[in-house]
Amino acid sequence: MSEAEARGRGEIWIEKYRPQRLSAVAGHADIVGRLESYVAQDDLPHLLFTGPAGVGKTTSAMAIAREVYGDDWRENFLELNASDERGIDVVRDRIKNFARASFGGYDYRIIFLDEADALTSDAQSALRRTMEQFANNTRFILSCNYSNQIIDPIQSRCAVFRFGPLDGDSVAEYVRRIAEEEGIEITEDGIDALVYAADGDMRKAINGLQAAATTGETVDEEAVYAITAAVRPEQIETMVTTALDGDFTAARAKLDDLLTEAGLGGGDVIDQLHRSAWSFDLDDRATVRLLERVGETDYRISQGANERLQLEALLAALALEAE
Ligand SMILES: Nc1ncnc2c1ncn2[C@@H]1O[C@H](COP(=O)(O)OP(=O)(O)OP(=O)(O)O)[C@@H](O)[C@H]1O
Repeated sequence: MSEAEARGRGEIWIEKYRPQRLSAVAGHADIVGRLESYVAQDDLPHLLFTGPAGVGKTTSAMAIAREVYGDDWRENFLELNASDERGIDVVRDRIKNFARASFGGYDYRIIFLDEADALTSDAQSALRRTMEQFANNTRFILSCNYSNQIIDPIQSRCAVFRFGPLDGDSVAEYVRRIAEEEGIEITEDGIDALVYAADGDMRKAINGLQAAATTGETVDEEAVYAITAAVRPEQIETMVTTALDGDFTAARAKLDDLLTEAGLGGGDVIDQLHRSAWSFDLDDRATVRLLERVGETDYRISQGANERLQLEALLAALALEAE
């Protein structure tokens, strides 16, 4: 189920279960502790949050605003997306208007700028000047996937927090709690499958749970894999070991199942190969050879090469080495 469909049904769980306070954010104990102490000391610097999607960057920024402003948080928190197609000028104008005054007599307002790494370095320089211009009455929280895409003068003005992918236990615990609150039966292998498919992304895990729960039946491994772009790691492993045994035709048929029946994209297959290679029952040398091929294939696909053809070439290379 897409987010739009979920909204159509009334509620979308990633919003319903978005933590409202910093203490409720799963994982990231060190980060949460430091952010809490900024709030407690009423001494918030500009912040730069980096890390992959769905791990709590926006959530933490909103939670800070809730803790600083209480009920007035919406009026004092501006959320902008830097990749907004209307460009940096619009972003700057909105920042200027917003920074002029606070609602409720607070010393500063918070501006949250998502996808800050989408700004060109010229736009980032302009942003830096804006940050300086309004330094007295605003705090910026910038969010991005990669901090190396952010110019040094901005990085040096911010306290930088690296949000890593969430650990499996944090995801499992959170998902289990939601299932309980929603009165959903979920099996342990269902939770494991959600954790695996989410790969550290809590948004993916929660969306997966909501989608799998729509059938009204117990959420188990099968239900999860049916709705996420992932298959059991064993299915990928069998394809690889079949190729390594020299049986290219059978390996190709298994690839076909993944792409056609399971509906995986070429990128999903590569992603799972990469994540699971070390858990396959292969000797180290075979794993290393596999990873080398996976790297090559990933690069070619990223350059626009035909996905199926490249994956078949990967299996062919493994099969040829079997001799
Ligand atoms: N650490 C977390 N603890 C609890 N829930 C989380 C956590 N991280 C993400 N979520 C859930 O996933 C949803 C999306 O998270 P969030 O908006 O914070 O992602 P993000 O890290 O800002 O990623 P993006 O850059 O893609 O927006 C939240 O609404 C919440 O339901």
